Amino acid sequence: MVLAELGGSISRALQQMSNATIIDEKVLNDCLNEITRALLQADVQFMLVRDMKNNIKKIVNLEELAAGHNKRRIIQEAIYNELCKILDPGKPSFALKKGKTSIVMFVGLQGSGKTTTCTKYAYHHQKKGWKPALVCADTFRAGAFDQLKQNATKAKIPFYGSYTESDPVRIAVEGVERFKQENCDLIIVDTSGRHKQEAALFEEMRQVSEATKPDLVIFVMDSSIGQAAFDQAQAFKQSVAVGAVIITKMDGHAKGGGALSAVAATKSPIIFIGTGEHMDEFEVFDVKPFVKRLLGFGDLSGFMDKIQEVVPMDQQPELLQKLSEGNFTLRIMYEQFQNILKMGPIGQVFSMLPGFSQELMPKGREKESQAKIKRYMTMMDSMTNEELDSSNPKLMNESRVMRIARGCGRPVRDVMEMLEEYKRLAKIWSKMKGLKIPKKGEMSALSRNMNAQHMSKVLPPQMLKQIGGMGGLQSLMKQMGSSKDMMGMFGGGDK
Ligand SMILES: Nc1nc2c(ncn2[C@@H]2O[C@H](COP(=O)(O)OP(=O)(O)OP(=O)(O)O)[C@@H](O)[C@H]2O)c(=O)[nH]1
Repeated sequence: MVLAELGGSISRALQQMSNATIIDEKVLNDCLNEITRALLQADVQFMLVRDMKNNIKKIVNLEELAAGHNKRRIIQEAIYNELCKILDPGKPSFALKKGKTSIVMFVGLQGSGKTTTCTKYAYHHQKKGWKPALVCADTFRAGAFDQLKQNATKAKIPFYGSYTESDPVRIAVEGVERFKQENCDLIIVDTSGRHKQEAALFEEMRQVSEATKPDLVIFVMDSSIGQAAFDQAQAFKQSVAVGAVIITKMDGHAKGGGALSAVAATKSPIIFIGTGEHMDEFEVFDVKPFVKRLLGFGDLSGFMDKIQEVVPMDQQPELLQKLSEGNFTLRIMYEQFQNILKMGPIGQVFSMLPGFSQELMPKGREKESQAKIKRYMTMMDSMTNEELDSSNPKLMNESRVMRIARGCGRPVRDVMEMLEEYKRLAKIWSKMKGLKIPKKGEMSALSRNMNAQHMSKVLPPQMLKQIGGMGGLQSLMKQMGSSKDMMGMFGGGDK
């Protein structure tokens, strides 16, 4: 995953600081140097990194901090806040209204994933009850219209384009007019990809914008763009009124810091990230949960939201009820595997919980992991109802394991491996035990209902240690006033 290395380096730097007996100037400087080095290596723009470091040093004045202050927490908080600041331009993007026609124009470099992202964006809104439509104003790349047409057809989204007309402005205007008449409330205009140096193409982009008067211009940027990102983003911003950014290919292995710097250049928020080639590999982007995940703090609110996305509506209350009772059976695992295979990205779901994604689904090996899941499901098909509905690991004795292996035609060792995986998952999901079940549509409120006991279960153990175990956690919650603030810092709460 993009930025995985950066996240790892920052978490390590924080960990090293936490291991120090006394937090003095040297420990703080070492930690900050480590973090700035990691950010620069990840291609984050130099000036942003420098400012961030200076700001943290201004906030964390060790001499002025009286004894008794939790210096570690103050430093961590400052780092967290500064990272959020880099990614948060301070104003939200234009809010589109369902039912009222909005025109959204997509711009970006050639090959950034613009056309794919247009469809993902349309599909995302369609699932939420919008009536989107796609207009292909990319007359520059042969095949662009075919690509859009194919994607749109697959997603059952109306589209407009032309094989013969070479004027993108004309196509854009005609397409927008047609879909206005058809009462579409989200008209998406895809434009040709271009480079900063291509003045004529920039001019064309400006003309399309003038003619269609978009409510929102979205700049699509490939996460692997590196140091050139800042300048490129600025060039786009100077030509059209970029109002939001989408970063694509976050599933790759790029360093990613360049793309993040682009946010500062456009002064516009990232609204989505692309996490794969498929239509549903697309996530709403929220700064705070993102930075928390980057710092290894986990993101429970995101996890709950993912459950909402991945698990069909009618199964959600039942699943949460079972999880809250600590009943993670093989049948639940089977059903979740089924949902995940239908929806795709299991890694996304589990990366929301601290420390799990690596074990379950190593990055870059999603295909293998999917095959493994299918294999596990075949084995589970040979299980009895009693076995599937039990959460007692002792039930699975040798003769049952042998019978299952025979039934599915796989070696005993494979069945054992599957049961080990189940035990590991059961342990993870058991962290949900005792959580209050939210009412329908109040999933994110779950995190608000947490007390210190619950929170101690979802925090990564090393973090719990850092803040002084249960006692430290309780006093920290008291200090911060409410559990909501705490969750804001560590992973839950409102976004
Ligand atoms: N892995 C991955 N691939 C992506 C993602 N988004 C787009 N792609 C792929 O990136 C390639 C380029 O995407 P396009 O949508 O054709 O790019 P474009 O920006 O429209 O290209 P131009 O029309 O030439 O400007 C395609 O192979 C897409 O499948 C993503 O989030 N992850």
